[in-house]
Amino acid sequence: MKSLLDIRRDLHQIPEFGFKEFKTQRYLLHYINSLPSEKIEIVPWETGIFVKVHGKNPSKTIGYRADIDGLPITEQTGLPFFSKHEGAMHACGHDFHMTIALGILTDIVNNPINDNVVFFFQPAEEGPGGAEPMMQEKIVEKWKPDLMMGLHIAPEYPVGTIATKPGLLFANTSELFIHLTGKGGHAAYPHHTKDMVVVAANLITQLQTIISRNVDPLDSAVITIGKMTAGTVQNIIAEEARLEGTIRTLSVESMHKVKNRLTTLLKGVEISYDCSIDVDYGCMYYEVNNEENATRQFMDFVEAREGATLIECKEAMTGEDFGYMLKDIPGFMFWLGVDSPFGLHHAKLNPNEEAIPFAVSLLTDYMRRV
Ligand SMILES: CC(=O)N[C@@H](CCC[C@H](N)C(=O)O)C(=O)O
Repeated sequence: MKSLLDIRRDLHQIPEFGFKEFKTQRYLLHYINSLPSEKIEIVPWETGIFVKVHGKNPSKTIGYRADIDGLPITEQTGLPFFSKHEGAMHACGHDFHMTIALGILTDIVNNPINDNVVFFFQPAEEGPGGAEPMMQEKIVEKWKPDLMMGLHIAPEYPVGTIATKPGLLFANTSELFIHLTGKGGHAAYPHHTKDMVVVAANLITQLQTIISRNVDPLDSAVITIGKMTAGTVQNIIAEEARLEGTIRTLSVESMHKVKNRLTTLLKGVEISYDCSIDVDYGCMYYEVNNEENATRQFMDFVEAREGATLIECKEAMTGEDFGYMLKDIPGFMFWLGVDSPFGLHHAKLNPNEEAIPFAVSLLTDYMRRV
């Protein structure tokens, strides 16, 4: 049987995008099918998998979620087990998330615990979102967990650290795609054109005024434009431009306010620059809201554990479709320290693998105790 280290390195080499995690699903199924089968039920779903491990004497069912997709980033870690899929990388730690889930699964199959555990190997966390449709599957009603748990790696904390808080942990998110169209033309005749490069540049600056002048400074929101494309060559004034980004807010109400203001700004830009603008909000994630009692119970467990450091952290503007699971089932998410100088979504992210056995042992002990 493969070690967890080998598994992590295998998975690291085959990152795949949302709902295209075919090799990843095959790898996970192959491993899970190699475990003693009498205690396990396996139900593949799209490119993900539900796995139920029956407990010895169950009084409840614990749900454990691991996301499985990678990101469109060209890896620059220089690691010997770097991504073999060009332009794709596990730069958000989902290779760790899957490996830890397999570690817990193996442990509780070999040393059964009292309660049932249902694993959600979930596709497409980075987009378009696998958690919400996964929760709508009939099997979730049949195997419905009483408690839901999930983790995310945190490069900024040392190995051995768990950081979380009751209540809001992660933001509401919405993708943002803006397409601008207006008359282009010869670079030497700007007065005959509308120039979508100039309009897009102006719009980006206006978008930031929503954050600085429309959102209450004691609330908080983020608008990030991560990608901008426009034009064809250097001496043609662009007829089209496209902005791709994301909006983050601490409440659903703030998300509505930001979008309302955005709509007004876009109308203004259309009129003042004589162009047309289409906006598409892509996928939206509901906030991650940790249930008070379950989170406090977990935090007390971590605090009392030798070798573990608990941090009660602030909420973050990251998004997670795990929020949809916590909307239906009480539970919590937490950060797991992996100590990397490069952060999430960075081409040089290199999490410390010592966090894997630490997490597996902590979580199987917790599942035995909770
Ligand atoms: C933990 C994490 O990094 N999650 C992603 C979720 C992305 C949601 C969606 N594609 C968006 O950009 O709004 C994040 O970027 O926070």
